[in-house]
Amino acid sequence: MDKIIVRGGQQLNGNIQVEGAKNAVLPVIAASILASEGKSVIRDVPVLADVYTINEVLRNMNANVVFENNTVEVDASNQLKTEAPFEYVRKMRASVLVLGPLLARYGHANVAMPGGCAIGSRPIDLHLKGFEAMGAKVHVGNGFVEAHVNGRLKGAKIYLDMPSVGATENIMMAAALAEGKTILENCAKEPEIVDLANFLNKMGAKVIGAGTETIKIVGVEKLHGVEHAIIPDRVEAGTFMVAAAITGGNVLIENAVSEHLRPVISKLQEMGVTVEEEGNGIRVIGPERLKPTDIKTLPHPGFPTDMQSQMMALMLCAEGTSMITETVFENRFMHVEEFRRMNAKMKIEGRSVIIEGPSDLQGAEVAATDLRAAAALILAGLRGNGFTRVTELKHLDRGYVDFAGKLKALGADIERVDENGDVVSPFFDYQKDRIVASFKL
Ligand SMILES: CC(=O)N[C@H]1[C@@H](OP(=O)(O)OP(=O)(O)OC[C@H]2O[C@@H](n3ccc(=O)[nH]c3=O)[C@H](O)[C@@H]2O)O[C@H](CO)[C@@H](O)[C@@H]1O
Ligand SMILES: C=C(OP(=O)(O)O)C(=O)O
Repeated sequence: MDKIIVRGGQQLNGNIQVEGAKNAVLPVIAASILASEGKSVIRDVPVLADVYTINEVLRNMNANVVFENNTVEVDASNQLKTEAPFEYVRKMRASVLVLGPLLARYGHANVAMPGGCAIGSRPIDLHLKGFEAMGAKVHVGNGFVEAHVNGRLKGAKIYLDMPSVGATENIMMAAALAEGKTILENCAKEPEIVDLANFLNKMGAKVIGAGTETIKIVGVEKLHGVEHAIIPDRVEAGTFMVAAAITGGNVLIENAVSEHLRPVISKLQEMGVTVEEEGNGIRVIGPERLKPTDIKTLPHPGFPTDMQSQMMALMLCAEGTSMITETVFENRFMHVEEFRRMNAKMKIEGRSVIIEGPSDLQGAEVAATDLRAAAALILAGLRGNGFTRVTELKHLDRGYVDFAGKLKALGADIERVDENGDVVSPFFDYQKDRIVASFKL
């Protein structure tokens, strides 16, 4: 298994380009199967294990999918199978996003239940309640959720108990082909929801209000393939902002959209980091001394849970006591134990972590517990004394394109090595084998 070896102490300087957003491209690729005619051409697609997985889900349904040069082309105009087996859903929960499109187009879907994961139990009850409100019969059994409807789904008024990103997306896609109008209230407002709505509208859908808490969708009879470019990844951008800050560096993060990053920018500024808009990017300059702060994760436009562990790494270096409260996922503190191996001083109290900074971070062997934890441990390693070795990179490869390579280009002392100790690059392995290193299907 690959590991990333990082030696702390180097300042990061230079420019990096943000990739297309993982959390935008996955629902967009899922939505492409709504098109019964024409091909969708999706641009600015990041080369990630998750993209590979969603492509395999679609291929397994008999859709024609080609992924080359950061572009995914999907032709779903033939008759598709209406199933997504456990082997894909197990690797990536976002595979459940084919439920809504399949149900809307074929009146049937049979998708493996995602189950819990390292960050929480992550049920899909809100997705299913939405489909039921639109007239579907839903049966959960033998590890699968099977949904069917006679004729078309019917537009409905649906109130989400909480603003779930996945439920908003799944219901929005289903409603696009339903009969009549759907009003979705208390929905998620993330930029990725807006990107999906834009894609659907280009396909011929009628979606109004994405990005606000009420979305109205007037169902149409059919949708067609279109061209679309994915929005920049705000979490990748935020992660590199922390990388610049934690090393006292000076990095221009090109393509980053400051409007999508308001809560992250505001917390970095509170900690004494200089953040300036420059051209079509954001320049981040780390201070000599970081100040402590408090963060509470919330649905957008609150502070994103996907930046929680990276900010925790930064708070470890601040001079004073910081606190993080995680309100979105009930178990997203698995990385705390790993930080402790690096001599971090912190304690968990219920849904909060109290961080006593500055910790005298020491290099250590640590294991990534989830995708963002992987990045956070590497960030801490950039600051730690000596060598940090991060294992379980299958998590990292789900959401970061060549993370070690990009940090190295900014001046980090970092390598990714395989089990023989040979230096590897996940990008080139992908080109050669159609896999991302350490992620073999
Ligand atoms: C592929 C993708 O876009 N993933 C993102 C998406 O995940 P995902 O769409 O899974 O996250 P949700 O917004 O649905 O989950 C938020 C909260 O709602 C709960 N919930 C959700 C659905 C449901 O039916 N019932 C229920 O109780 C979840 O357990 C969680 O506590 O949004 C999360 C919250 O911003 C991000 O961390 C993930 O990176
Ligand atoms: C939790 C995340 O993703 P997913 O919902 O795909 O697990 C993430 O991107 O941090």
